[in-house]
Amino acid sequence: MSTGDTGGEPGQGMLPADPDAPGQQPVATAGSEELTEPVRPAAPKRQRAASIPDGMLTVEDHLEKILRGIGPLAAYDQPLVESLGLPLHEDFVAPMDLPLFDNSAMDGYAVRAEDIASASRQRPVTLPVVGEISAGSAKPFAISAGTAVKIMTGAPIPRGADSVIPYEQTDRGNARVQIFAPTTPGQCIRRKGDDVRSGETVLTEGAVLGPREIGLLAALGAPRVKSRPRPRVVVMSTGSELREPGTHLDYDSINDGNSYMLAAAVRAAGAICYRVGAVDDKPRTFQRVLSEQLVRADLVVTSGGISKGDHDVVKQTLSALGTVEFNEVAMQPGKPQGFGRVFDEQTPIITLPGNPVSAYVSFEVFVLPAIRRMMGRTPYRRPMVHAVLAADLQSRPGVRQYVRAVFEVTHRGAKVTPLSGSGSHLVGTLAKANALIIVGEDQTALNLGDTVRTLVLDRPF
Ligand SMILES: Nc1nc2c(c(=O)[nH]1)N[C@H]1C(S)=C(S)[C@@H](COP(=O)(O)OP(=O)(O)OC[C@H]3O[C@@H](n4cnc5c(N)ncnc54)[C@H](O)[C@@H]3O)O[C@H]1N2
Ligand code: MOO
Repeated sequence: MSTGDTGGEPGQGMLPADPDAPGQQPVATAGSEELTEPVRPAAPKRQRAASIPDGMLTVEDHLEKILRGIGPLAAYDQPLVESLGLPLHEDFVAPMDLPLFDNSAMDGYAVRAEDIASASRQRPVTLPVVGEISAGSAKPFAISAGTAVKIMTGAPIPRGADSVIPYEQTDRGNARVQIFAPTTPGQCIRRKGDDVRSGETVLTEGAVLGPREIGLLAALGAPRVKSRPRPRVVVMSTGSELREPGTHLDYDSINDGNSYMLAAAVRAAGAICYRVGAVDDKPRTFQRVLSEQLVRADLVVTSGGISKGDHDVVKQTLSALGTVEFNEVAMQPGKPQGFGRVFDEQTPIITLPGNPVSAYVSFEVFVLPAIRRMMGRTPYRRPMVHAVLAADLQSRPGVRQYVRAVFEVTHRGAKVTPLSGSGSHLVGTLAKANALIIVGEDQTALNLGDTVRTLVLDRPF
């Protein structure tokens, strides 16, 4: 069984998230430069799976709305280490050779190979040592025929020398050195430009900067590099029942797990998170806290308060603005969703359901792609992996199920085992899962042994 990535979730071919899609159009973020990211023009209305309940959006509909509404952030020069995990915004052309100059690969003596051609243990060649060159304290140096210069690893090769003989093949003499072996021109010399040539494109636009790339950029003298910044994501949870973990709980209150879970998920996605403690269900409080947070937000993510309850503060408050739309999405968990822009800043906001598993799955499906798009990272969506199902599964028709599961690779290939319990409150089960099995809208059962589509969580992509 293959563990091969098979692209994003079902229907991805129709999504704007496809970076290779033809006909891509610029997308602008409010207040930022015009951006030329790979988003398709509005796709012609596609056929809905027959089973999607009327009035509901498909997962693709909602994701597309979000991705069209949130553009990439403007790129600017970032300090090198800050750019870890960010994609390079433009090709990087080496401004210098690496190595920058011919230098020694060993501690030893720079010599002319022809002067020691006859050297052996029995009949060493003795040369006068006319100086010493160490890395970082070398003066321009030249040697004449029949002489040697002490040289340390990394130090520039003196003019006239064509090879380095390591200490181990000498008596390590100071004024004079006995050399026990011959060498050939070029031995133990690291040549200028034999690693990187000045003018060479060493990293191309879109390359994600990891430790090795950052090391190379520093070696090439770049203290900063142009990339899109990490999005600043404000995470707010709402609910008068919520308490800060570690504080007193009344008989009807619970710990605010979601803001921590979402904050961690934001960070794991490579963004900066500002976690706001839980806000109660009063519209005025919610509106005030939200507006105070916008100064540091490229994106706001809320949890809770968007369903049909009497105190669904997020929905009540933001519906009134008219710029945030609330919908039901044909998925489980994660049915209630909202997206739009808020206040004068027109800051994008994604409102997630409060049930913890629903909030988590919704983050995976909608917020993670949005964050990646803001950072300029592709693909936006987590690639799926095929795995063999280890137990039967039932599912409701008309909704896409995301089933918590354990994914493992055994000697027989990739296997995924669904965890029991589908309640959206089951955080214990959620923490046991490392994968989500996707059961399509038209599927009502999957059987043991079937090959199923799986999102393997936490894997870098
Ligand atoms: N009459 C209906 N009721 C509900 C429907 C529906 O269609 N009709 N949908 C259900 C579904 S599905 C979901 S999901 C939830 C979503 O509700 P909200 O987004 O309004 O979330 P809340 O009501 O605020 O909270 C739901 C649940 O989650 C707990 N919660 C909320 N925030 C946190 C947090 N930060 N940390 C931990 N737990 C949290 C909260 O206490 C509730 O138990 O609505 C269903 N209802
Ligand atoms: O659809 Mo809700 O998101 O199950 O719990």
